[in-house]
Amino acid sequence: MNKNAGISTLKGIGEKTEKLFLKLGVATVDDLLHYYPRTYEIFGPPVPVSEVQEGHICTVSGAVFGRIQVSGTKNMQVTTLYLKDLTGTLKVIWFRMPFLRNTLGRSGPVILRGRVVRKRDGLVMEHPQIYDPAARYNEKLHSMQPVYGLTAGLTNNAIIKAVRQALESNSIPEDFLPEELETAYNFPPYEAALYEMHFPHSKETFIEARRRFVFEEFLTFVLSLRYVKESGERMKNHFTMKQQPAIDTFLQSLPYELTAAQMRVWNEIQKEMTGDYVMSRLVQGDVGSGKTIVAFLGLLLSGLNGYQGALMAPTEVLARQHYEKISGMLEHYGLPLKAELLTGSMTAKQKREAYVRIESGSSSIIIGTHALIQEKVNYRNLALVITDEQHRFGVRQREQLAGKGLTPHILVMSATPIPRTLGIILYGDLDISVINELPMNRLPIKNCVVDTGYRPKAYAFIRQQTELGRQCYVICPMVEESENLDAENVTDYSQMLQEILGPSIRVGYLHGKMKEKEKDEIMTAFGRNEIQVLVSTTVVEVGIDVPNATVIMIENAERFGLAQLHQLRGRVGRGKYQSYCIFMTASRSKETKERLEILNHSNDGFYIANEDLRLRGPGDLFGIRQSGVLDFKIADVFQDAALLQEANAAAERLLLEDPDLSQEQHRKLKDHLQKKLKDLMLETTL
Ligand SMILES: Nc1ncnc2c1ncn2[C@@H]1O[C@H](COP(=O)(O)OP(=O)(O)OP(=O)(O)O)[C@@H](O)[C@H]1O
Repeated sequence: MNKNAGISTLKGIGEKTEKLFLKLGVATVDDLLHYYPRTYEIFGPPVPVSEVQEGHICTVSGAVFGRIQVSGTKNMQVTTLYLKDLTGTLKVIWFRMPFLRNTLGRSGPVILRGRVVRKRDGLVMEHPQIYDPAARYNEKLHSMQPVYGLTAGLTNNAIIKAVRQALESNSIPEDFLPEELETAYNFPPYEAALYEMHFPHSKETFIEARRRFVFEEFLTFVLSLRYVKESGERMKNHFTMKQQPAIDTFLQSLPYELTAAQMRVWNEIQKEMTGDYVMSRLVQGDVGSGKTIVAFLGLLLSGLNGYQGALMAPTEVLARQHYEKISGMLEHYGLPLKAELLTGSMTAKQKREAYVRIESGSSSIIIGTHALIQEKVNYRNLALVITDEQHRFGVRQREQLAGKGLTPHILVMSATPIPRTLGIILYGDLDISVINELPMNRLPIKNCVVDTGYRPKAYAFIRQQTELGRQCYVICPMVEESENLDAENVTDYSQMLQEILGPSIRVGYLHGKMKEKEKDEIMTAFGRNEIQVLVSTTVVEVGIDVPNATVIMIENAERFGLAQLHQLRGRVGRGKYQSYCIFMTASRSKETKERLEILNHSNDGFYIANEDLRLRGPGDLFGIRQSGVLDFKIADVFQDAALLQEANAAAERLLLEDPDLSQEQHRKLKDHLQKKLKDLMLETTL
């Protein structure tokens, strides 16, 4: 099979399904083979009926006891059976599946797998999957089943089928990893490793396979970085900029004083932008350390010198937030510059008008989402681009490949608390400035780790804070199965909370399935305190700044990575009020407690990231979501730190021996890298 064969070459994938796969970013068979599961459902062996636990998904095996009943209304028929094993009897129900009475009534022993809940009459297994114990190799009872990221209309089973077909085609495309590295690191062979990623035989074999692909991902990353760095050797600064007294006046009239760290970083930026070489700088600062004002000063400097500056935000909500703050400041302080907002939800006419103002140079600060800013805009004289760490490659591409204008200064903003040793590898192409201090007016956030029995108290506390005029966030966990369920979960939760808190407190909600415009409206209302309690999935994670919010309650805190929890917590404690973070967890495991205790005792992102690294063993391979730092597909810079260092060392050795990868044994690697670089640089995400 050709490496780049479209997935429609697989049996059973017609035009319609092909489009659905495209939505997931899967166009070719090779893409499909590397569309790794999001997680795995781990099937344990059947447990005795007497040992099933409330809230758990269990597998039980036994005989059908007595008659199978069908009751309920025509639209909601409930089928009930009792399953008996040597230890006891378990009630099992299915909804809207009356035909089971016939099929199961005739069968012998059955294996069922489903969630056990507590009902009035005791523990009940709800709507379980049914397995035939007679099947010799019961694939479904295989111990780790892949769970893929889905899109509406495409089921997990459909993806499993397609992947299986691709794997069994007997002509898997070749891999790019040089044999010398495969041997040196003792990685499993490519084809076997691919199989393990999708259908692991055991946790151990899976871990080995994953090691290979994490290494590959890091190796590609590190080598691309080298390339970018080399091709972007210190470029001359063609913009003539001077320091601007208006900026000093502005700083003096701000309601707060910049921290020493903000001042230091601003001076570094100012010096570089007015100096001899083009700036490529990363500003790293913990959540709430005040990066935005530093970015704004950069935009002021380019604007007041007669150039344009663009600020690219990862989401529309953030773009609008920045736009409103910046245009508010320009107006309030009488600064003679105009800001422009560019987002996908603007009408075609609004966008056209904005483009005209940008092209004519009448707007000098352009704020928007990445794709919009990158794709369609003709700048008059762009001198500064500010972006986030995920998109730092795309920026260079626009100016370099398209050859439009001169290479602008680049400022990359990051709140990821990467330990220094890793930072040097990951940001090798950038100079780093660190804002290592929080504004003076901050009181440390008070944390608590509690179990779900504490909920009523937490709600009472939320009520109390809103009565004091403050606002609160409640983070619902994501539902594993699909984004649709996430949405449902968030709306249900907010309804429930609205009922508990009563009509004097307005509860709003936010989730990934909402239209950008709706999200904007909710965030604007929350920003104005028209909504007091915001129930949300993790979409609030990056950059949202509502200093009046003082409580964040995180449900199922055990499901998140520490770095992500720290980001979430950073949504509060951004102003002068005492703030609180409530980590709610139903888990009683010792590891969970230990991990959450770290957050309980520290508000320092760098310390937390280091501890996260220390506590995560190689066994922690799934189940905890990291925040997708730097957008790796499966690698996790925290968890896989050791492999990142190894990949870095391997890259160094490789380049020493064969600097332009021209040797035959590196040909595939070079091809892969060239393709990857093109993707990285041409990438426009929205
Ligand atoms: N020196 C300062 N003194 C007091 N308040 C400040 C100072 N600098 C910034 N702030 C305020 O602190 C809040 C957080 O700042 P900002 O939004 O820039 O944080 P950030 O570093 O971007 O954090 P995150 O990574 O969470 O987005 C803002 O409301 C901002 O107005």
